[in-house]
Amino acid sequence: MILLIIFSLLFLYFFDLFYWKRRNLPPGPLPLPLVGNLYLMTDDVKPGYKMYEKLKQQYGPIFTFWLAKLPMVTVTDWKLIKQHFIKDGANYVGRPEFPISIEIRKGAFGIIESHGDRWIQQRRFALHILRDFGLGKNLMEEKVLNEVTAMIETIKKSPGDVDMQNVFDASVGSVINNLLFGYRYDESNMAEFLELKDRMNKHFKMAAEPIGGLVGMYPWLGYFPILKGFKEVVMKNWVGLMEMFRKQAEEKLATIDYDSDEYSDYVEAFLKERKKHENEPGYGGFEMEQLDSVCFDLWVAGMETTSNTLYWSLLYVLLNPEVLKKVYDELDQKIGSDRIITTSDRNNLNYVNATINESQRLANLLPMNLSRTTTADVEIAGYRIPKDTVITPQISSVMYDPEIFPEPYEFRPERFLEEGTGNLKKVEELVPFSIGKRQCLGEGLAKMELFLFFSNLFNKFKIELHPDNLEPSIVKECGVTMKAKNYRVVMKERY
Ligand code: HEM
Repeated sequence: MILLIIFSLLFLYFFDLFYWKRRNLPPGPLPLPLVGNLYLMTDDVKPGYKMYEKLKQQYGPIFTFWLAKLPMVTVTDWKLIKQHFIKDGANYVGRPEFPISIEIRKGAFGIIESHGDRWIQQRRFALHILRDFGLGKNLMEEKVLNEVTAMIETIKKSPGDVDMQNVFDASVGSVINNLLFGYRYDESNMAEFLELKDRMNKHFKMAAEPIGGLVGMYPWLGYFPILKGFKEVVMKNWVGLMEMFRKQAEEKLATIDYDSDEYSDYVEAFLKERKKHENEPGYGGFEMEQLDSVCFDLWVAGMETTSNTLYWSLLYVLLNPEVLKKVYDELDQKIGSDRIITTSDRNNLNYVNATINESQRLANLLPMNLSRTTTADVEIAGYRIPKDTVITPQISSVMYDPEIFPEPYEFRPERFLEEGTGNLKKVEELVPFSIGKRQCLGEGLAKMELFLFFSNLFNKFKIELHPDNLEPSIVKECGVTMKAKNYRVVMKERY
């Protein structure tokens, strides 16, 4: 009798594992109990591009990857992504809730991980504020150019041996901090910046590990001895970041002038909006918890992504002397002096723009894009996918697709130039900011920063690799976004 019960239970267990829970999903590798497909993320396929390439070859352009107990439908083919996530975008705007995020954020707060009405309200508000900074007052460009000038001065102090990762980090960090809290980083508060950066780096590194995925899905694993330490580090860094942001917001709250509608930074704008909703339940969506999470989202998403892209772009150009020469030739012809380059020069510098585009493509910063959930029943490539299924448009597979970008691992800015005219070509498959309604909210700011930092850096300085590292590595260091390994450069003023 006991044997019969055991066999029946085993039968039911394997029936569920092999068939029942996968029956309506696109095919994919066998999910193991507890870990799902995380066992596939071995060192040889990290940071993830190769794993998706293998799975695409094995199962086709749409397959299911199990993040622990969570099935994630993964779409790797550009035509499918365009047809569904862009043309039918309203059905792909949800986000999955990860238990650890909910625990730390105290709910589905913020923008990156919020969904439904909160996401609509908060994304709209953020875009409105960022647009206001960018358009009316042109505050955005002014703030970025201040940092460009500061970057140039920093380099001039010790041009013989520069680690540009640190310089870019502090510059880009200052831009986002200034937009959020109204102040930049200099010698007087560099310790604060370094603490934020250190917490963010540790957080990103751990979040990208398979074990991070596991603890993210099952926070209770943190009660077990080995994983306890891991969860504590994740909590310490993430919560620590949010606490630092809350402190800033509370300082602002103490001095805010509600009599004026003017605001000069994001937090001030948020707090003034909060005041307008003070008699509504939960401040009409403008709770302090929401502010903590938005600060976290904008600071973290706005900092590392842009800074790492700049560091990659410098590396790729230095490793390709013919590109370096063309960048300098264009700057000499079109600018021809050491004046500061502004966004009004953008349409004149086709080669520079093409080089930035190619850097974004090759850096391919997010091997695993953020996941969405379907907000209605949909059908993709013959698969009927129910509402609330987790689904990911895998942009990294598109940008390394050899059918679209032949020899995808080669650095060729010419891909983005029209033959003959040399004009900048619009290539719709260049999607580093993703696509559809949840496309990156900071795209405008990021593009402005990439252009202004890159063009002014090369215009001001003749840049070479430091003699101690003439062959720097292009191997990517894994995190949520890909980092280049450290290399140093030598700068000489060109004028
Ligand atoms: C080179 C720089 C950047 C890259 C490559 C990048 C890339 C991305 C990607 C791939 C997504 C995921 C979109 C999706 O769900 O499919 C995203 C989302 C997001 N990014 Fe960026 N990003 C960059 C800079 C920025 C900046 C500067 C900010 C802030 C000012 C920012 C804020 C956000 C936010 C808030 C989201 C979530 C949007 C939503 O869920 O509605 N990003 N970004």
